[in-house]
Amino acid sequence: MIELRNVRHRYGEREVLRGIDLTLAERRVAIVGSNGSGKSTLARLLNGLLLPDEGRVLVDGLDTRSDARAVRRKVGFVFQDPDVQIVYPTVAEDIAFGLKNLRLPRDEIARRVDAVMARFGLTEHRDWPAHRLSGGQKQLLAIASVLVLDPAYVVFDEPTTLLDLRNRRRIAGVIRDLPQTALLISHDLDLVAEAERVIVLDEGRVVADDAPAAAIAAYVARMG
Ligand SMILES: Nc1ncnc2c1ncn2[C@@H]1O[C@H](COP(=O)(O)OP(=O)(O)OP(=O)(O)O)[C@@H](O)[C@H]1O
Repeated sequence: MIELRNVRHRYGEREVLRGIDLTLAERRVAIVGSNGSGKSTLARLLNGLLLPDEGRVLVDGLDTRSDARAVRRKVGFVFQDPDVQIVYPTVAEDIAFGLKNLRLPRDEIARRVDAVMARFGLTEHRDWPAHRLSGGQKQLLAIASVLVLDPAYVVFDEPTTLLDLRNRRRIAGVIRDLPQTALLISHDLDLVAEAERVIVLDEGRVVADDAPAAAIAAYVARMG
C-alpha cells in the first residue's frame, strides 16, 4: 500500500501539488490530467525520486524521506523517455546493471537477464547497442530493466506516448499481465480504462477519484 498524507510540492515559488491525501491499495491505479497538472511530480514522489515539501509518502509503511533505499527497491519507475533510463551500451548489460548493484551471484544475474529478455522479445538483440533499438524496443528494454529487479510496485510514467499501435498494445499487455501493483500515468484513455481506479488531477489537486468510467467521464467533461 502506498499512502500520501497531506502532500504539497513546489518548484521554486510554484506550488504544483497541494493537499494530496491518497491511499493506493488497488492493483491497478491510473492517474490522468491535463499537461502540467502534476502527474509526473506525483509519480516521482511515489518512489522517492522527489521528496514532498510538506506531508509524507509511505510505501508499506516506509517513509520515502527516511527509508529512501528500501523504498527504491520496492518501487520501480519506468520513465516516459527510455533514453534517460538506458545507461549501458548493450541490451544485456543494461538489464544486468541494477542486478549487479544488488551484488547478486553472476549465475543468478545471467539467469534473470535471460528470462526477462525472452519475456520481452529482446533475446536476439542481447548484444545490440541499446541506441540502435527502435523506440518501442527501447521502451520494452526500459521496462525489462525495471522488472528484472522484481519490485513490488511499478510506476509507469506515460509508457506508451512514443509508441505505435502495435507496441502500445504490447505494453498494455505487459501491464495487464504484471503480477505486481502498477501505477500508471497516461493520456491513453484506453489503457487508463483498464485500471481499477482512476484519479484525475487538475492544477495539483485531486478532482475525481473513481472507477474508470466515472472518472474518465469527469475528466472528459472538465476538458470540454
Ligand atoms: N523540475 C521542475 N522545475 C520547475 N518546474 C517544474 C519542474 N518539473 C515540472 N515543473 C512544472 O510543474 C508543473 C507540473 O508538472 P508535471 O510534469 O508534474 O505535470 P504533468 O501532469 O506530468 O504534465 P504532462 O502531462 O505535460 O507530462 C508544470 O507546470 C511544470 O512546468
